[in-house]
Amino acid sequence: MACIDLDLAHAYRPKPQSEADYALLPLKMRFEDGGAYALLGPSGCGKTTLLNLISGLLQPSQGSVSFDGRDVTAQSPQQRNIAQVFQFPVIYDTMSVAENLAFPLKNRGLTRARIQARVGQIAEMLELSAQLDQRTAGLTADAKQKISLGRGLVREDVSAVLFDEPLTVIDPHLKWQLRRKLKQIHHELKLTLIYVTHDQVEALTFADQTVVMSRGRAVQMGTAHALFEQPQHVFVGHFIGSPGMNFLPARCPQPGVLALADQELPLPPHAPQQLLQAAGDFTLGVRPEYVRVSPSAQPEALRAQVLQVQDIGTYWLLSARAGGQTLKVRLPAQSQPPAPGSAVWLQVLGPHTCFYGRDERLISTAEAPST
Ligand SMILES: Nc1ncnc2c1ncn2[C@@H]1O[C@H](COP(=O)(O)OP(=O)(O)OP(=O)(O)O)[C@@H](O)[C@H]1O
Repeated sequence: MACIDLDLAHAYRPKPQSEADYALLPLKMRFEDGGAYALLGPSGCGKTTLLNLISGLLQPSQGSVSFDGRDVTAQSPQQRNIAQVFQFPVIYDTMSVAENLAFPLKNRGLTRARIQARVGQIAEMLELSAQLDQRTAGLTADAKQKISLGRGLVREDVSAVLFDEPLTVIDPHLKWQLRRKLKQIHHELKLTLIYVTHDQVEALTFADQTVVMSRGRAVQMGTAHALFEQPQHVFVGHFIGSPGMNFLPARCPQPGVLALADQELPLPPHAPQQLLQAAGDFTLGVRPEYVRVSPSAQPEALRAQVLQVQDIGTYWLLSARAGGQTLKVRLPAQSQPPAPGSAVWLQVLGPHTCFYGRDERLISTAEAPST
């Protein structure tokens, strides 16, 4: 296993001039030895480019890749000792399941006994033991992709195992099982795993640390909890969660007063310093889970009108309009939601509320280091 350090940028076109010319903007990032990571973001944000730079399938147009402090930028995936699992199965149809799993080990010259033991272990983990002697040709796409996963995980001496959307071809109900399985396998094998996906549930259930990417930029690396509770960038607030965070343009017209959605509220005591100093416009972010709804007037709440109430099964999703802004609110399934058209008061200020200036999170006075 290796600790992987990136200090690079990548443009597919020569002589990049503007940010738009880069597939990956300059980034510094460390993947710790034995960690489980996900690269998460929408299509075209640069996930595969980043994965290919780590593996050595691609050379960065600037900067370097280091494994355990050693510069490997010029090395191939073989030299870097990387295992990769792709979207679609990469297996030998003429071989049995066991032969496919054993293949990467035979290439490394391991003894027969050692190969048998490891193949048995991986097959058991992936619930392939009963099919070990079967030829792979007639197997389902699900089973073939499980073998691909097994081939990626079978070697103990790899620097890292990289997965590029490996569950795309997997049936939805099996996907859920395999995600949990991969997490368990990571726990048992302690390999460094890096997993590309555009699915937040997949990323957050698999990884200890998720890197959220947007337009060639790695905007935040963090645990599921950190990405949910303290999105460092508005994109993270918007992309993580279902639905994503509510954002409201806001400003402080005078000290201690917060103006948003055409209304004025008292500024909370732990608001960021920039707000206390009433410095410019900013954005308030609050997750639909943390907005409190009241049917009667509340002094520190926004007056709003209910637009729509949807029954999502496990919760009610309420849309409400306040001063030209639409907010989403999640209410417990067992609660009685207000009727569309009725007036409500929305409590948007609380310990989970975030503030943003130029899309970046402003640190609250409670978090700021004391000087
Ligand atoms: N070989 C290439 N040549 C030129 N541009 C490329 C090449 N590969 C990717 N790009 C561009 O680089 C940007 C990032 O692409 P990349 O495939 O890394 O994104 P992604 O997040 O993995 O997307 P997806 O989820 O759709 O695979 C995109 O704008 C893409 O068009």
